Amino acid sequence: MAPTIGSNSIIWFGPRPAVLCMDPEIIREVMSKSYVFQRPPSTPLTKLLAQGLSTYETDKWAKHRRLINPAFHLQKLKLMLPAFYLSCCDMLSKWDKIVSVGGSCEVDVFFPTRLNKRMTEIAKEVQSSILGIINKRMKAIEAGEASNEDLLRDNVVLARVDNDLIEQAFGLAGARQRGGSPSVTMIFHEVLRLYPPIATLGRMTQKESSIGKVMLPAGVEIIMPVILLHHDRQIWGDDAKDFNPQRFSEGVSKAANDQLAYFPFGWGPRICIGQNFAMLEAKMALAMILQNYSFDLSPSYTHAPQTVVTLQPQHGAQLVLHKL
Ligand code: HEM
Repeated sequence: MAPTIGSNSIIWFGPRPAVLCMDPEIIREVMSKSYVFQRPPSTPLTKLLAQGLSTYETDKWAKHRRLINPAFHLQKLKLMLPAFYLSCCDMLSKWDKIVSVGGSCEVDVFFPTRLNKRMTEIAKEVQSSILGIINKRMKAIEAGEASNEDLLRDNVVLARVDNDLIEQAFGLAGARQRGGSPSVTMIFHEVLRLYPPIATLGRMTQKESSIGKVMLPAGVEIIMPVILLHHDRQIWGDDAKDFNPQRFSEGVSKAANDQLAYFPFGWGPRICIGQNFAMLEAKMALAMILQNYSFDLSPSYTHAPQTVVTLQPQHGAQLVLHKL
């Protein structure tokens, strides 16, 4: 009989021996022991897509993570709001050129049309300027040159954008619930539950190591299918497959009968460093779009999620925009 890991897992032998792990508790164990269970070696494709922190291991990873962490603190990220704002303005002005007030038009917010290509370029420009700022500050910190003046300047800018720009300036309920309708945060949580962009996480044993009650030899891949756990009826209840943001009304920890079963950003020491960044950017973009447009799903949209590195709509995501 094949050894099982947790309640319902299997072992098979593909290109390398692998274990499918479905038990949230064991997933937590694997994800928290980041020196024992490391990322599987890069393939030419993953090398192309990811470099830096996400590809480092052990002490080199720890050093870089420690250095980069402060730049991703929520307060620091609010400094990026003006940059997000400008990139959203650029996108909206492009939309405004193809639709006038009271009119409507169809856009594909996913497929690489010319407009979307330009949006990707803008996102890259913003990202590289942000990275430039972070690198400069990291070098200054490493060289012991980050002056009080720098910190003071950060604080002055912070004071200006601190008053939760998203909620107040853009009138969106970012974190609170109003009158029983779901907050934007709850909606994003539910989207990331049903469609986690990284649908499967993987780790690999470096030497003989135990997980749960099973001993694994070196070189075994541990596959953790985030998406299957996110859709599990035993964890989320009978409406597991439905889109129901209300399940997050009392926060992430109360949404499921197992707190560890929701992990769109991973878990443990290697949890996504950009999760606040991603949520803030998405809220900002949505807030700005809703100020100018209402939108419906286009009749031409066909629901066909597929994984091409990340989970994405196979035939694009067409929306009909109505200019307010
Ligand atoms: C919705 C958007 C995002 C999702 C769903 C996501 C998801 C994830 C997940 C699941 C991991 C853990 C991978 C693993 O444990 O093997 C991860 C790691 C990481 N993410 Fe994200 N991510 C998002 C956005 C971002 C953004 C915006 C940034 C940067 C600005 C970012 C930077 C990173 C980095 C550097 C790591 C590696 C961290 C480490 O190894 O210490 N992510 N992300």
